[in-house]
Amino acid sequence: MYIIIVNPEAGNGKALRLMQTIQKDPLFLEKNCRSFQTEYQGNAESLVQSIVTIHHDVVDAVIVIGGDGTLSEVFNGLHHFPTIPVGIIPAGSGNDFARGAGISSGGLEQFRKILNTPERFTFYPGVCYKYFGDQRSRRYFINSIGVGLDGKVAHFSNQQSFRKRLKKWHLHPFNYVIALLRVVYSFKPVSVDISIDGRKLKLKKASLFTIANHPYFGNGMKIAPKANLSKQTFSIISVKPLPKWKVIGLFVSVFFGKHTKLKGIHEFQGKSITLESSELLLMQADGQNLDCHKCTIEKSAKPRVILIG
Ligand SMILES: Nc1ncnc2c1ncn2[C@@H]1O[C@H](COP(=O)(O)OP(=O)(O)OP(=O)(O)O)[C@@H](O)[C@H]1O
Repeated sequence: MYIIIVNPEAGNGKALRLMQTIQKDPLFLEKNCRSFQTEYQGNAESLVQSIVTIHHDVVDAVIVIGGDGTLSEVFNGLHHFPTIPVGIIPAGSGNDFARGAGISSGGLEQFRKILNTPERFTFYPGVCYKYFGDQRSRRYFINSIGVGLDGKVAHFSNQQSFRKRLKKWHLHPFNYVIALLRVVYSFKPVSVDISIDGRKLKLKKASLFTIANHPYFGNGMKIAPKANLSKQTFSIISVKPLPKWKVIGLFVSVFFGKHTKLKGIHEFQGKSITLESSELLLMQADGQNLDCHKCTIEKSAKPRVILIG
């Protein structure tokens, strides 16, 4: 049985339209596909978790039609069943994970290939442990985690009113860039102690600190050029405090992949990163809001399998 999770809002309705096409395909019935639409933010995670808890013995794969947010929720929902493969049919507005995995959007054709002749690809997602006293919570991420300006941009761009306005003007693919221009002038670098694989970083304040599974974020910006999904390490980008105009220059240079040559910007490789701060760190994990005073970010010990059509 194939479980198909669709976010009807993804890509401004593109995912829903694709689902309707797929449901009419003979393979849908032949291969025993069941489709489910998400109803609210976070629903993909709970939906997948409850379906596979009951049906894991007969589930061949979970197929996601949507964007990075939905995909990230599905990987979190499969925490107890990491061996169930995930088929990806990108239909969001950004699709950075698909880009990082080398998946080009193919719609119905891709659905058919995922069912008939899929290519299997193994990767290790990131996992962020957030500490509260003696307790800790866990969140998997497939794209990146960002602190500093990246976190502030995400917290701004995730506001319902902002998202609605962009959708109305068909500007949602530029969500990240527009939010960046909106928040950059009021942004102040964050104070944070960072260690990578047990070694303390000299940097005490950062404009941006991003931990990436693959190169892309914000709809195709190549923030971490050396990141590679098949590696068991992250690429880590640190940006020291810079004047505002240089920060904007940095994002322009990201489009040309030249930013890591600029002064004050470094790219490291690492497996385990700890962030600690007396101030509440505003962060993003796969574009979703996160905040903490202390967290550890590691590569998951459990590999996940994706099916590429
Ligand atoms: N029915 C729904 N109504 C509103 N939001 C939803 C619904 N279902 C899911 N969501 C939320 O919509 C958000 C965006 O979804 P998703 O990432 O799939 O699409 P996207 O934003 O178009 O694509 P991308 O993230 O690749 O740019 C996610 O946080 C998800 O939880």
